[in-house]
Amino acid sequence: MNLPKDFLEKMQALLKNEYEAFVASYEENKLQGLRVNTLKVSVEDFLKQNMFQLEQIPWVEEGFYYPSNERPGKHAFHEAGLYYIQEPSAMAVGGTLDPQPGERILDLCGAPGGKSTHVGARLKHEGFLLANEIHPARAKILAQNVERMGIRNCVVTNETPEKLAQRFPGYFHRILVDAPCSGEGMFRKDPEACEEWSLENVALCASRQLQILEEAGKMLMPGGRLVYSTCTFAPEENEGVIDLFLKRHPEYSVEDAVFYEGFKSGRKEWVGTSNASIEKTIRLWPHHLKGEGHFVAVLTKTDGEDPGKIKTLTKSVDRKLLKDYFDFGEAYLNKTPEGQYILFGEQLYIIPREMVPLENLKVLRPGWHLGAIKKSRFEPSHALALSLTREDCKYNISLGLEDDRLLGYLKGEALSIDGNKGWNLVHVEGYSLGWGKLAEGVLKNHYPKGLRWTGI
Ligand SMILES: C[S@@+](CC[C@H](N)C(=O)[O-])C[C@H]1O[C@@H](n2cnc3c(N)ncnc32)[C@H](O)[C@@H]1O
Repeated sequence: MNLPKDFLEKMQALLKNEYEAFVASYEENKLQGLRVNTLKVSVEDFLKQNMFQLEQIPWVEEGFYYPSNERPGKHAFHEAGLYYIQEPSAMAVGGTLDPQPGERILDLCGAPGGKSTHVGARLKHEGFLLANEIHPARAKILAQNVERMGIRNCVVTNETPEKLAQRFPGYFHRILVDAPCSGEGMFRKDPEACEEWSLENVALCASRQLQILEEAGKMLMPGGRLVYSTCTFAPEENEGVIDLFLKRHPEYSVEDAVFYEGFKSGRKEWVGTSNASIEKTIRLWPHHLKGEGHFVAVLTKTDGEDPGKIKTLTKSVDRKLLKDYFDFGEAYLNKTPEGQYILFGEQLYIIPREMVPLENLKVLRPGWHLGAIKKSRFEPSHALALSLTREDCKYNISLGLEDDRLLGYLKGEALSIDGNKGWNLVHVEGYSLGWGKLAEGVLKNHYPKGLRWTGI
């Protein structure tokens, strides 16, 4: 690899006798990982499928390495949201945040959604996840991944940290700041990050990270946990940001984190601080473990004002307006999803409990998307299909992995199938993939156009 000269000189000065091993790691192949989505399948049942040649990632029970000749991204199980393809070191972050079902969690820099979907799975549909992304196009991808993984209690926004901090003071139990960074830890995986790298950009990233962390800090409740992570080695963006933040905020301290084999301590001497707690932060190095470069700091807010009761959304849509939805539920579902309903235009959602009013925020998804109330009919959404199981639906069409009709379904073709007239949930090996509407032996395909497999 053609690594920037300034970068190499800097790493040599920092790493000293470790430098040779560090540089040699760039000659090795990047490592590929997938994380099983435990909202849909247990790790045990997933492994029974014997799909890929998998090897356990030591620091995350749902995480596995797969060999570079496998293509899990182009597989029906991927479309069914059974797993998320995620870089192995990045999986350490969700585990360190350790979200508990029922809590309110913010993922401030969320796209494309590796960590948000990890958090969503750990929440088991209980509590509230706010997944945010500042860039509009990336926020759309985040929303798609949240839906593919079948997460029900997630709101996706496209906001600045400042705007969210005004709306959610002291609101969250846990916050993740997976900050935009200079990406030094991803050079092996993403050569573009290598081309864009410069010392000036490292400095720019560090000042932006501190600003983002400032805003995040305002949204944590006293006693809460904030995890800050990057995928860079630069001390200015890692220990440096944490040290400056702690100096400004005595109400925060660094918490002890679990150090798995190969995890190394943050280096206080690299940023010239005497704060020994910096050594409780974690560095993941490609020459010490099987993964790319990452930094993780776990902070806790030991003090601070209790913001008191925050005004939450209480009103729900008049049920009379939802007649077509309830009729759909009666006809096709064994149990109609109930909750606090809201309508965004014709789109119907169930919002997570304890959600605050979202007026004047850019919201892509205010909760669990159920479908659209059209003129005298209800059309179920793809998100609903992916969050239901065959036990939830009256009419199901099960396709095996070897069934030719599976590819046809993913390509968006109509299928010849005998069965019950009306909305059918289509599955692969029992895992929901999408909707189809059956009439006279022909299944009209409702797999979303933008997701259809083309060119195969
Ligand atoms: C490292 S990526 C997040 C990866 C994501 N957490 C995941 O696991 O898939 C950082 C994100 O921060 C976003 N970002 C860039 N500038 C930002 C800012 N000023 N405030 C908040 N987020 C920003 C980027 O668009 C990017 O999507």
